[in-house]
Amino acid sequence: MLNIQGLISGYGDINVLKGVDLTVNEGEIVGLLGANGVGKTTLLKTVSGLVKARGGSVDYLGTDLLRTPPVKLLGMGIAHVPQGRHIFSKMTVLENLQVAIDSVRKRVHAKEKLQYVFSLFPRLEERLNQLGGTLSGGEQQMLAVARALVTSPKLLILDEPSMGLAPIIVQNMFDAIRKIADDGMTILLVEQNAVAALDIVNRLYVMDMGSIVYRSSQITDQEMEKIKEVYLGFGH
Ligand SMILES: Nc1ncnc2c1ncn2[C@@H]1O[C@H](COP(=O)(O)OP(=O)(O)OP(=O)(O)O)[C@@H](O)[C@H]1O
Repeated sequence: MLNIQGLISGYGDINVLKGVDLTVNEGEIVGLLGANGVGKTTLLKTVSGLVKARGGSVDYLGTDLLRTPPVKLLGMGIAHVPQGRHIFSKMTVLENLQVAIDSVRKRVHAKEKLQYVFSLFPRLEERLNQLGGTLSGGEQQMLAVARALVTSPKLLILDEPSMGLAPIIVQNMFDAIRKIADDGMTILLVEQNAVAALDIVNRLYVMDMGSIVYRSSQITDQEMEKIKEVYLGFGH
């Protein structure tokens, strides 16, 4: 579904990504792990066109994403939930979801979509008329993911959904992500929380200093040990 080859990008004189290869096949949850500042968010932003690529290619279902304006991605079925939530704080939960539904003109299925996200995140349904800005951090993260889901994406890109959340909320969030994947969604998940991510991903990449330093085919127990070794090597 997503095929990234030799991707190079950066800021100013510095190349942060130094030739990244990564693929996501339909129906998979692919994890991308790595310590702070290694380039995970830059990779997602380059894929979404928010940071300009300096080399390489990004193919999404036969379309060259590096030549696609970022505003077109949602219509093509790519929903990117950035780090830090970015919900509308002065709008209610329901309004936040409605704006997202309107943005892809799929109102006919609006009711079903809302029911689906409320089945994943019942706390949102209990807080329909609450302003986004007054939700707890965990609830805001749920709303950010829900907003992406109501656009009916084919590919969901999640940038550190566990950031700043208490362990129990992280567990809820990751249970929901697994459920979303079981319902047929393809997911690229960027995380620093290796333990939580390892529980739900089908395949995994580890990044260090702008390069992929480890890629797994399947997450077996043996593989898990290797990943921890590589990952722990980065000071985690
Ligand atoms: N807008 C920017 N201008 C200049 N440098 C930037 C910019 N955004 C990120 N960087 C630098 O690029 C490098 C990679 O940052 P990036 O946010 O991609 O890392 P990350 O792996 O997502 O880290 P984290 O897990 O902490 O979010 C860092 O050295 C960072 O300081």
